[in-house]
Amino acid sequence: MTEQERIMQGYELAQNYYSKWGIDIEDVLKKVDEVAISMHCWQGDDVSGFENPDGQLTGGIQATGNYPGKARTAQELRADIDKAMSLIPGKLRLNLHAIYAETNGQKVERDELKPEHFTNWVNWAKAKGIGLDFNPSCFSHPMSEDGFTLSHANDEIRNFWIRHCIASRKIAAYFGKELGTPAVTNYWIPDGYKDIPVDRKAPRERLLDSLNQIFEEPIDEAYNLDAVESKVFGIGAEAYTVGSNEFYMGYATTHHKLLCLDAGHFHPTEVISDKVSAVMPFVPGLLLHVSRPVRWDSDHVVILDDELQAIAKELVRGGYLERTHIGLDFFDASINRIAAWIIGTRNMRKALLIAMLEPTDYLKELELKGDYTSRLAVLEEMKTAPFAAVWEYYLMKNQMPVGTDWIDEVKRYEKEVLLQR
Ligand SMILES: C[C@H](O)[C@H](O)[C@@H](O)C(=O)CO
Ligand SMILES: [Mn+2]
Repeated sequence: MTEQERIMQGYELAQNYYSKWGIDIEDVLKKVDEVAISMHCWQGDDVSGFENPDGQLTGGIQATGNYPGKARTAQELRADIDKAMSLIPGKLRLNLHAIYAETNGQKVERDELKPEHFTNWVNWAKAKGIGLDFNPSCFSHPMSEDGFTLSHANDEIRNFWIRHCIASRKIAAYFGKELGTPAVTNYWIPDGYKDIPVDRKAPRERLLDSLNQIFEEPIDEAYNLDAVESKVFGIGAEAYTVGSNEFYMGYATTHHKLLCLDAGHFHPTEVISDKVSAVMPFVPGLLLHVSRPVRWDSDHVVILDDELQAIAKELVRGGYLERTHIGLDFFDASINRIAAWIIGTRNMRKALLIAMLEPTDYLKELELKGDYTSRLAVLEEMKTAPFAAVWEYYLMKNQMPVGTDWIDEVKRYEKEVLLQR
């Protein structure tokens, strides 16, 4: 039996299995393929960027490991992203940070960044037919050295970061206009105190004022959508984070912004899957930073764990996909970076597929009837349903390597390209 015949046989058995639960797999495959996943550029170079690639990564985040071959230039990074994307099925976008500007060797301050510094990225995205998302970079810079940016007490420093965010928003609008799909611009700042502060109020008031200044100019939502990202703590800011969950939830609900939920930005027993339906009635939509915290916001590569599946199920069960922008946020420097993208991004889509292969209406009926016994039995049954056969068929249909067949191609690229750097 050929590999193709084996996959087809598995798929036919799976079709038979799922049809008994009233699920039309072909319909599911169309839907899952259309969900855009925004792949983050910063997995490719450990969040170094091109402004000061040898400088220290600050802002209380860390990419640990020294696997060889990281991208050092925009050309290398785009080539690596091309390689990763060629091995990942479904609709993709790319999420850029401001530190990935191309300035032709000229020093351009972050508050002076312009669309022209991103034309290569836009041309590249156009050629690929994908959208771009964006982030001001409020870290790894002398002006963020003491851990404060948009909430800084010194107006000169705070205004610098406000100008940087305004410049970033304009760059994002340019992406949206050029590419015909709105860019999601996400605002995350590291601001906080290592030790217990006396004044928790003033930095938050300053952050509120900064955000209001940044968003003062209306931008067509066809070009740009703003999102705000909270965090519980960062390294060196363990006691107090200015942009906490309550702060940004309040801001997003009252100022009509997307709320960004990063899976690693809450207390270890809190999960963002439970937050989706809690915040959706109050915000225009969500940006997700799908990540994997291991004891802290470690940004490990996303695996197909319970929480990833729970996130996907919440989006599908609640009908929230249209109002949710799925972004990834992990950076592991201890393994092949292209493999990290492939594993994490494939897992996100696989989790969406599993979620769509669930008899949700039937489960909801059981729940409403109070038949919790059957609800549990069906949920357990679904854990061993033949979704792997559907996934294999989906990959084959999209001319993608099935299973771990992509590893050979990544190893070849590592040998011929990454290890030559
Ligand atoms: C580099 C990212 O923007 C950053 O990881 C941010 O989104 C974050 O999650 C910080 O912990
Ligand atoms: Mn994040």
